Amino acid sequence: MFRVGLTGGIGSGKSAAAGCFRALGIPVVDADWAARVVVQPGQPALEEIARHFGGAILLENGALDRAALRTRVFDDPAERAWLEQLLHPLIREEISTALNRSPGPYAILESPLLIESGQDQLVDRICVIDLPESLQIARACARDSCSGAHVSKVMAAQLSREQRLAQADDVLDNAAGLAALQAQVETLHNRYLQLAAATP
Ligand SMILES: CC(C)(COP(=O)(O)OP(=O)(O)OC[C@H]1O[C@@H](n2cnc3c(N)ncnc32)[C@H](O)[C@@H]1O)[C@@H](O)C(=O)NCCC(=O)NCCS
Ligand SMILES: Nc1ncnc2c1ncn2[C@@H]1O[C@H](COP(=O)(O)OP(=O)(O)OP(=O)(O)O)[C@@H](O)[C@H]1O
Repeated sequence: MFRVGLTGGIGSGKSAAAGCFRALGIPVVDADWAARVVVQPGQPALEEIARHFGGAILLENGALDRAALRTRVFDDPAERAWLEQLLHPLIREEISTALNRSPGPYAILESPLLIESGQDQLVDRICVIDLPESLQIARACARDSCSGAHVSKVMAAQLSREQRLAQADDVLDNAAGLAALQAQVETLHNRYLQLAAATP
């Protein structure tokens, strides 16, 4: 089945673009969703995280304290590398299962780390959602009411705009409004329908 990886940095508009594809009837698998599934209470990965970071990384109800872990990993690249070596293979497995269950005509994999984590091997084509970094920071801060300094730390752990664009087969320009984004998605959707039909 034909698959498109939709990627972009934090706050770039992946969810917004994915929503446009969903509205056109296209199934979307979300890597951030998969990253939550693999650390649900009862999952072995959550126990390993608690062993590594200490019990204080869990909330009273036993769920992961995501805000606490966010601070630990984005302040310390070695801790982030540890977390990624644990979670990325599990996330990839979860994504792969979900993609295999997705009905056609084609499927979208929405992932902030599509290229960084090798998930691009699961797709036929890479669509990058692009905007100037200053706008990316402003939108991420407005959405999450967090500091620009925090968003910049997350961005430092992701590919640069130039590195990501260098891998793109298609680019969605998200500097303008949502109507402009939707129009670009519709154009790409028609192209993907053609490509999917031509893929055995
Ligand atoms: C550190 C965690 C617990 C913070 O959780 P929180 O709810 O605050 O953020 P959430 O998971 O919604 O991620 C928000 C955004 O942060 C960025 N981000 C998340 N993890 C990473 C990472 N390892 N490297 C770079 N950017 C990341 C992405 O742009 C993502 O969309 C969480 O991000 C996590 O478990 N990260 C490791 C797993 C991972 O790499 N996930 C990315 C999808 S493959
Ligand atoms: N074209 C646009 N015009 C104005 N606001 C936008 C546009 N696209 C997205 N936004 C807003 O910018 C913010 C970030 O967009 P979105 O949540 O889709 O990004 P994302 O790439 O999924 O982020 P993350 O990686 O953090 O999950 C949201 O509040 C969204 O509503």
